[in-house]
Parts: sequence; C-alpha cells; structure tokens
Amino acid sequence: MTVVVLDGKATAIQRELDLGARVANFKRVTGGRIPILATILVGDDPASATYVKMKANACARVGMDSLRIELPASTTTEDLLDQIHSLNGNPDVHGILLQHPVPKHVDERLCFDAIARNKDVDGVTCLGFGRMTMGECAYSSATPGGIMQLLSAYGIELRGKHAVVVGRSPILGKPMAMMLLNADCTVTICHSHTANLPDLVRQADVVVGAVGKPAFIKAKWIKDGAVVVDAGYHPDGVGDIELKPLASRVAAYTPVPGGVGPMTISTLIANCVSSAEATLG
Ligand SMILES: Nc1nc2c(c(=O)[nH]1)N[C@@H](CN(C=O)c1ccc(C(=O)N[C@@H](CCC(=O)O)C(=O)O)cc1)CN2
Repeated sequence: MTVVVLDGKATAIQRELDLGARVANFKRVTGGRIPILATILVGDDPASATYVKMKANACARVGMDSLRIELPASTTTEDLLDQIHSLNGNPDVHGILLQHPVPKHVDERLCFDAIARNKDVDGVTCLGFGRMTMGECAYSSATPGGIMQLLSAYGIELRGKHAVVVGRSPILGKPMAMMLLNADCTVTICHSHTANLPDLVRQADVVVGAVGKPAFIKAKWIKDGAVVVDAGYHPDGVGDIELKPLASRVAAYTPVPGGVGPMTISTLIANCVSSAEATLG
C-alpha cells in the first residue's frame, strides 16, 4: 500500500511563496503599507514564547510586520482587555493573536471574545466559530483551518467519510469537527472520557488526534487505510497518536513534527494577509 506523508512543512513553505507575493502586492497598492499581526503573550511559559516567536518569524518571511506585546504573569483580565481594545482601535494592526494558554486567573474566553471580528485572524472568538459553523464568512481557527488546507493540498477526499475527532477544545477539537461536517463528513466527537473510545476510533476513515495527551490514541485502535491527522505537540516529537506502528498501513498521516504545526502558523499568517487585503475595499 502506498502511504502518503502529509508534509505540512513543505506545504507551508509553498504557501508562504504565495503569501509573500500577496504582501508585496498589498505594499504596492497602498504605497508602502505593511500588514501587521499583533501578538500578545501573557506570562513566561517557554513553549508559548517559542510559538509566538515562530509566528513573528513567519511574518518576517512573507514580508509582514509583527507587533509583539509581552505582558507579565500578574496581568489581570482588565489589563488584557485594555490591550485588546487598544489593538482593535489601531488601524495599522490587521490581526490579533492572543497566545493560549493565558495564566489561570485571567478570563481567557472574555479576552478572546473581545477581539474585533475583522481582526480575529486566529479564529478564536465565539462569533467566528458560530459564523464558520453556519457556513458564513469567518477567519478559520488556525490549527483546524491548517489541517483542512493540508488535506486539500494532498487531494484527500472527505465527502461521505466518517471522521472521528478525539478532543473538544474551543480552538481545536470543536472547530475541527464543524469544518469536517461542513466538508460533508459524518463526524463523531470523542474525548478522554468517552467510554468506548477504541471502538469509535476503529470506525474512522479519518482520525484527528486533538486531545492534548502524548500518544493517547493507540495504533491498534486505527484501521488499515485510514487518514491519520495528529494535532498533538509534545516534547521529543511525540503527538497525540502512537504514530510509528501505523506508518506502513494507513493511507496517509501527518508526521510530528512537520505536519500540523507549520500549517497552524501559515493559516494564521494567511488569515492576517486576507484581513489586510479586506481593508482595501
Ligand atoms: N492562540 C493560539 N494559541 C495556541 C495555538 C493556536 O493555534 N492559537 N496552538 C497551540 C500552539 N501553537 C501555536 O500557537 C503551535 C504549536 C506547534 C507548532 C509547530 O509548528 N511545531 C513544530 C515543532 C516545534 C518546533 O519546531 O520547535 C512542528 O509541529 O513541526 C506551531 C504552533 C497552542 N496555543
């Protein structure tokens, strides 16, 4: 059986070429303005700091600017809301990224939902989720949007397939399930407390690991010929799915690293470029 490696790194590099051309065109038609992504990092979680840096680097690669806001762990919900409101009102800023997770004492949902609809390029607001679910125009949530782009880039047929999403987080599992539903999949949403998880995963034509627990989904649960998407990112190149034993008997799979992660970042950047272009009228 031919096994397709869904190479997110290569696909994201390819996509960045197109984004670079769009940014250059934006500069040309605006007489030199540059799309700007504002990133907000609250606290000192080293992994979050790395992801924000990776996003700023991606902005630079396509010719965009980033406005990096770093706030101490003691930041209150009110302080963070003030920052977001100020960025909402800043005409030079085209997109706002609030890195998740924020410290526990901060009301993350309230802060996500304070991001203006036209700057929600990370697709984290309830409004954006609702609009996307209803098939209305909205910026896609970065990781699920990146996964859909990757599946499309490799011509993976989704219509009529049974997709099992393991995970139900607001920025990953829930929007992923809705995007697959909108792509005509039959979708089952599971999580770490689902009683008959192995039986449900065994039925999947498409499995998405989005549970946030290292190697939680076992290779033996997954049927031959399935499409396997691992959205987990844990130290030492471990995802949410036990991938190694699967690599020779599935139809396609995303490697970790180099699969979903780079597509998350390129989707955020693509949404920010689209937001800048939308200001051109
Ligand atoms: N506001 C958000 N917060 C978080 C999101 C998000 O989409 N929006 N996702 C995750 C973390 N994340 C981005 O923020 C992220 C994680 C991993 C990668 C990635 O590319 N990983 C590489 C490997 C790491 C490396 O090279 O150092 C890979 O998979 O190849 C990108 C983004 C939580 N928070």
